[in-house]
Amino acid sequence: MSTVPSSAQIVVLDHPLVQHKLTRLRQAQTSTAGFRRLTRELSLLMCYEATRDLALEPVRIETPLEAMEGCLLSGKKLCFVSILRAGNGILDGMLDLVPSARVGHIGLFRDHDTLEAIEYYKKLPDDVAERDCILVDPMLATGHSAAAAIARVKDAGVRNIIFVCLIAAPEGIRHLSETHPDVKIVTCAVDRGLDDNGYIRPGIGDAGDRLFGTK
Ligand SMILES: O=P(O)(O)OC[C@H]1O[C@H](OP(=O)(O)OP(=O)(O)O)[C@H](O)[C@@H]1O
Ligand SMILES: O=c1cc[nH]c(=O)[nH]1
Ligand SMILES: [Mg+2]
Repeated sequence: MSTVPSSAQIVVLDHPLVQHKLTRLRQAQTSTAGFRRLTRELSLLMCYEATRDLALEPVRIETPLEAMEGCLLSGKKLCFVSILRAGNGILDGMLDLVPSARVGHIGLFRDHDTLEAIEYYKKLPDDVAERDCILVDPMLATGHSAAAAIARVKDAGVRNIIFVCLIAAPEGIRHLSETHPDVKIVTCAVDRGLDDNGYIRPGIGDAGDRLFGTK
């Protein structure tokens, strides 16, 4: 069984609400509508954690009663990058929390035989190099898709990257921490490992198919 390297930068959300919703999401009988709703809710909670270190700046404001020094997010804006297609299920909840974020898309699918990531689309904001990026995809399995998407974002000049997923396999965490040791992973669970077809066990099955009802 693959283990998680101790050097991996990983945050696992052990909050009871997260674990409850994740268990509902895993259940085979959860409907497409339920799966979407739970993914959106979990994404909001993951976004809360992934944005924990955003920079703040002091600002003088007036409450109805007196002046005070508050704090607002500093000018540097965020970019979310969705790894198509299942990443779009996560994107919705992230945008609920940070509606002003810019959005990039990278289209990747896994070759079913080799499990390598094949790119078919890429569109990032022109000024992405000036932004912090949060990459989103429900599943970190072999880690090939996440590593390829992160490489694309780094090619565009981005320095600060966080990867957010619902479920990570130890194999994927290992691959990401070897290829991109600077990237923090935020996830709701680290599962047992991959099966012979590269699916995460116990997992949630095929996230894209369950989100979009394609199987
Ligand atoms: O870590 P990996 O082994 O690369 O696997 C994870 C990838 O597999 C799934 O996408 P899939 O290729 O099924 O495409 P889809 O989102 O279009 O369903 C998932 O959404 C990840 O992108
Ligand atoms: O378990 C897995 C692995 C890759 N992609 C998925 O959607 N699910
Ligand atoms: Mg899929």
